[in-house]
Amino acid sequence: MTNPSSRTLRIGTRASNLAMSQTRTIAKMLEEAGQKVELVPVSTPGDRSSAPIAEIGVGVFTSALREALLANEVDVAVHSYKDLPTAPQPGIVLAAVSKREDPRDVLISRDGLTLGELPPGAKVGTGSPRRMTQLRALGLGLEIVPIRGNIDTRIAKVTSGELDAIVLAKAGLTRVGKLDLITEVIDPMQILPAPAQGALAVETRVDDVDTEHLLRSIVDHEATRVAVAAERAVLATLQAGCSAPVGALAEVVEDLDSEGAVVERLSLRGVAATATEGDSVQILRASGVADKHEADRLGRTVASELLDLGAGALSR
Ligand SMILES: NCc1[nH]cc(CCC(=O)O)c1CC(=O)O
Repeated sequence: MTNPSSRTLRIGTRASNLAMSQTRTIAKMLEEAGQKVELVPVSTPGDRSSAPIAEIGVGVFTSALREALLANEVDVAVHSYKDLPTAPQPGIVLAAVSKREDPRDVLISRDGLTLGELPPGAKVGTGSPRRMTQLRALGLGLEIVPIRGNIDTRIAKVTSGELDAIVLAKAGLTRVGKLDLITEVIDPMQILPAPAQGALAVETRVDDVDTEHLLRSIVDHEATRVAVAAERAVLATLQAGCSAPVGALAEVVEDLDSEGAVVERLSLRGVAATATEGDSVQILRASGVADKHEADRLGRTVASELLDLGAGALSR
């Protein structure tokens, strides 16, 4: 274990409930290991705009934190990993990936109904092309309503009766303490989560090797890092971003080797939609299993299969 440093680490954070909770999770891990930390608020264009993410572009929530890091205003940046663009950022290193929360999406609906119980025409809110396309492909006749805003804003649309239901990440609800509102945890067979959903990415400057080692030894969770690497390789190979209609979920599973001994392997499922508009949405699926050390290759293989099936030209 790397020794805590005598300097106080400055951790940049956005002000939303979700971001604060995520940052506090990491801050607490560091403090419990004897490291002094300080939270530094950073505001991002993503927080100030209510336009759809597809319009304001990927990286809206993460670029300001990265800029603060590069400007030496903070030493550590904590991001929802799924919001990070796949392209590496010069000058910045991914020091740690925290143990992921339950990666699945959930439904919050007005009368406690599950997806299958919602009547045709029920209004379901989500601004995510990944969720929109997979919901549409269930063929339930739901009316998908594009929405944005923080978790509380979205929940309010159900409580006010404006919408019948919304789909959110379970991890976000866990972090803001609202698990009791969930009416259904959605099976990944119906909606595959976003690559890296539920995991936090903790970044520092490339030249700050001490902080990098400290974060790796205190925060990093190997199994999550491996699973997320496979999922993110799908996204990177498809040249898609966090607002693309792409889902991926990797899990460590037990398998038997050629001698019949139990070995841990990585299983990966991927989904891509060919269109996000119009009535016909085509959903493409691929999956694979590989050695845990082959996470990146597994991701690329599953993505190639999706490309062979026709997943091209996805929005970035
Ligand atoms: N795109 C917004 C966002 N970024 C991270 C989370 C939740 C936490 C996570 O998935 O790690 C959410 C909210 C949601 O998708 O419901």
